[in-house]
Amino acid sequence: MSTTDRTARPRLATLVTVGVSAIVLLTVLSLLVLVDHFAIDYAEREAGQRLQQLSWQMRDALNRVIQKATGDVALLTALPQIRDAQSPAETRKVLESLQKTFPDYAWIGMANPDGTVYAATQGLLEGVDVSGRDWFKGGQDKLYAGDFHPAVLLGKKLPQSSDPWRFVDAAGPVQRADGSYRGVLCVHMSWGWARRLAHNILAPADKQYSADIFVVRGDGTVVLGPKGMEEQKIVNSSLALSQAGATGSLKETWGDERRYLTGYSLSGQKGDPATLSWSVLVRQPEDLALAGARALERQILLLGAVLGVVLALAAAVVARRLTTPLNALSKNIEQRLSMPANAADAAPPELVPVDSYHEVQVLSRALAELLRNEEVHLGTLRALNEKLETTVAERTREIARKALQLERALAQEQSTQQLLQERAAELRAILDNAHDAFIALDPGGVVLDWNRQAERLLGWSRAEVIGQPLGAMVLPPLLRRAYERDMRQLAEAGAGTESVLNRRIELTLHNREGKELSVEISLAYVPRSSGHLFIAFLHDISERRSLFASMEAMALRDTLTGLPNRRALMQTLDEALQRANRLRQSCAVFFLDLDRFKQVNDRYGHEEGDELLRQFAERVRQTVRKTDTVGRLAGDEFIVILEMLHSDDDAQETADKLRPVLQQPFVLKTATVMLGASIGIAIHHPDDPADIEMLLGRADRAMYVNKQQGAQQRARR
Ligand SMILES: Nc1nc2c(ncn2[C@@H]2O[C@H](COP(=O)(O)OP(=O)(O)OP(=O)(O)O)[C@@H](O)[C@H]2O)c(=O)[nH]1
Repeated sequence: MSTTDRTARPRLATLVTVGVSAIVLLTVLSLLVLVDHFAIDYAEREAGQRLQQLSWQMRDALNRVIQKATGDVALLTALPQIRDAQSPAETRKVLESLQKTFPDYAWIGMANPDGTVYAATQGLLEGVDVSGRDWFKGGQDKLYAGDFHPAVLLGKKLPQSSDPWRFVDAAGPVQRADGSYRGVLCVHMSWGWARRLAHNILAPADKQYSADIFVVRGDGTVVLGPKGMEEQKIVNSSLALSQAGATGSLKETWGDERRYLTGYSLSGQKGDPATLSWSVLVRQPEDLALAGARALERQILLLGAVLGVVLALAAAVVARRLTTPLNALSKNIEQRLSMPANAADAAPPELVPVDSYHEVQVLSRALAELLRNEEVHLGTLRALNEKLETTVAERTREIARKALQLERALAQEQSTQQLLQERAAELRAILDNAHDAFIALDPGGVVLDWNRQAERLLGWSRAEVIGQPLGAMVLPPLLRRAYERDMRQLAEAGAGTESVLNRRIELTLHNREGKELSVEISLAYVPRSSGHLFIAFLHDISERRSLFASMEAMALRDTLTGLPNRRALMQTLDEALQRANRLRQSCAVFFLDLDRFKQVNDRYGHEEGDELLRQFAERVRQTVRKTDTVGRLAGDEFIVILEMLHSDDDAQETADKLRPVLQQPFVLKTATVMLGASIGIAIHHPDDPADIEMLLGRADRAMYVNKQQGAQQRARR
């Protein structure tokens, strides 16, 4: 943290002073709010009640005066001097005596039923017609109170005064002793009494309250009020409320645009003509009514300001006392911090303890201890840092060396990778151009690779077979189970099994069209980290097989006659002997040798001899049963094998059937020749030893004997 930063922050002394001042300010403001809310509200209510009470006092006083006037009228009309008056003088006397009791009775008079004044105080208006006056009309039937009005007739007759004459009337009917109507008696009260009432009511508190009393007639005309407002009309809320019969107080603005608190009430009894309904309003300016509360508010504000200043000063002094030792402590620490870094080796000066109040002493000691510990830790940290830097330098060198190795290894890896890719491409080319079909399988027998030769051989394209199981596609159904079993065993045993791996196996497969193909398979196992492989090379051996079969057939055939040759005859004879023993039925062997065949060769040539041998073979084959075997043993020697003999005679019968057939002439190209053939018969019985040489030897010997006998017979002929 820079020095600028530190000085930019407010000081503790400032914070404490401002804090205390703010608390005092808040307290004063709160008090002002409370005063405004409660004290002024209270003062308002108090003033309202006071004004309301003044209004009531005035109302009651007015009621009492009107009541007294109507009471006096009732009293007069009951007097015999009035009821049965004999002369105006007598009546006048009674009236004047009443006038003396209440000076505000300005005029008292009695009118005849026709409205002419019969008698009156001081004889005023006697004989004058008052039948049109309200009091005369209202007072004919019952007691009547006449509202405030100016003097009409009496104004000029009464003595002049500073104020013009204003009256309130009280009137009532006068009845004779016999109950007949005599006239109306009326009292005119001058308005001065009302002014005195108001003055008396307000006088005790006038200085204190500066209140005004208003008596307002029903039409809104002020009949009693401050100078200048009398006989003026007013309109305000308190008037309306009082006219509605309500009583109370309120705050309102009057015609002079000032705010007043006003107490209001209504005099008289509604519907009673002997009373007068006047609104009695007592008003006081709001500022005067609330003057006390406002003064309290000002005092609190002043007191708060003084208290704030005093407390702020006190707080400043206390804060200064608190911060001085802290500043000293800070200065010590800053001095230590400002020591240059290279001076770390030299022992730094101890922190000077600050001798002040308890907390600062504790803080000072704690900081000194902290600094000592920091020195120790700094020393340890420096040592650790040096060690760490050494270690980091070593590690950096090590990392650089490893990075170099890694770079070389990566380069090597890249070149190996490239080599591998080239090798893979080469391999692909080799496989695609190989003469043999190449198939790679996973251990489950699913095709992983398939070269062009495999496409040509089996008919499926590479894309069609990748991912397909090979066995289901190319193996005949009978072989599939064996194939799947073998694949499982191979997958389990891997390279360890030698059953079919690395050997050539011949198999018959189906191509895509279902045609059988003979193939030679060489299967190899390739162990890999990512799933082992079986690779198979398939070579089409169909042609070789058919060639071999035809060669084998040729090896067993006599090329001249097409009959089985000696080798084939040996195999057939061996099988026949086995069958005879097994089926318990005899078989026979004929040994046939042409007689004098050599002479044909010698006379007609070797080719004619060959033709004769072919015709002879065909003639023998046609003569014996199809199930019998005819073969050429060598030269002009033929063998016939007869199986399933019922008896030895069956063989003799066949020989007898052959002899004449063979003696028939043979038509050759250049000549027709007649030859015979000597037949030697040897019979093999089921219990005889299965010795073909011995059996052939016996047949040969028998043939020889027969040939000799035939030669002798020909010589004798
Ligand atoms: N044309 C021809 N002659 C053959 C063939 N094989 C053997 N020969 C001849 O057949 C003759 C057989 O000899 P021999 O059995 O002594 O002659 P042979 O005249 O029948 O005598 P005998 O049996 O005693 O009557 C020989 O002259 C052979 O050269 C052959 O394939 N074709």
